[in-house]
Amino acid sequence: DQGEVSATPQLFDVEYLAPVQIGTPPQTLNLNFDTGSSDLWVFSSETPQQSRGGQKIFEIEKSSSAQRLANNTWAISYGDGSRSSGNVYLDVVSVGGVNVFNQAVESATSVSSSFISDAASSGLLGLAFDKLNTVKPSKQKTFITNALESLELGVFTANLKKSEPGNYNFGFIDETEFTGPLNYVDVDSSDGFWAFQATGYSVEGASGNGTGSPVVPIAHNAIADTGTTLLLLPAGINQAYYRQVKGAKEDPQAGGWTVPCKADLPDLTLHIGSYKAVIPGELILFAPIDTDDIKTAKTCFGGMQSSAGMPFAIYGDVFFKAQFTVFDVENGKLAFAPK
Ligand SMILES: O=C(CN1CCCCC1)Nc1ccc2c(c1)OCO2
Repeated sequence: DQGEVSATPQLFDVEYLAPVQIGTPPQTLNLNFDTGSSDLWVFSSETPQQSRGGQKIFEIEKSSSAQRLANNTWAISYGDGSRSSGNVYLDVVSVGGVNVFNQAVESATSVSSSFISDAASSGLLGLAFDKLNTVKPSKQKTFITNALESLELGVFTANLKKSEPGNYNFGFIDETEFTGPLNYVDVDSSDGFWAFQATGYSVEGASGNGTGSPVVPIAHNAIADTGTTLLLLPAGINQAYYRQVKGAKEDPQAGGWTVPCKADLPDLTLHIGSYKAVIPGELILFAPIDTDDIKTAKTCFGGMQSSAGMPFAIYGDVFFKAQFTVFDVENGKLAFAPK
């Protein structure tokens, strides 16, 4: 079995949503596929009206195959402080035609403000390791764990794009989505994340004139997290990079590094083992912060920010816009390639 779903960016690429069919007859909800967590949760008929902000909900009572997982609840909190919680059902879930029966579908009875105000997202589909699932007393499996035995290849891939739909594939690797060989790296899933070791970075001159800085070996532990918008890296990498951008500054008022919106940003090369992952400078130009009109905005938020204070660096959507990524569940590996 194999499947493909579109991954549609929301405003300023803050998140990517993909369609998921739940229940009988199928109800399609757009969910945030998150390789940084392991709960599949949805806004539902159990979500209080006051906690809804226009999201499409999963109408449990309209699914003839929904079964309550009695005496089980869930509660999750994310790195940005957002959180949700509720009850648990088992139902059929399909992604791009890949069907899982008896998938734990976690129904939200409580959601925090950032979820309420995100009208487009009906919830999350977690793609990290089962160890992170929050259902108690019986921890549940993720969609990918449950789908694994039916997949042609025990993998899923991420191919996100700047300001246009990309896709997630399940069960196959589409060679047309990347160039050159795949570069496999070891994964340490002991904490439940897609964690790997990055060995350093270098900053190419904006004009790509090969005046790249020597590789600076700031090795760091990192996770591959499609649920996080930006690239969160050690402070030293941020300083070395933004120091090359005229007008860049670390502005606590703005919440981090900002750059002039018309800056010509240098490429950032992240060294992962012997692999050089190039992040084009234009992907490090993120949302305008002084107006909503990027054409007139003067100051933009940087697409790379500091991971200071966090247990690891976070390779978020900015990274996946530059690099085709294979999440090899079968072998517990990641693979990267330019596209
Ligand atoms: O919280 C997330 C991602 N999260 C995914 C589910 C929806 C809400 C956002 N990322 C994140 C991870 C670490 C952080 C952070 C944010 O802010 C500070 O540290």
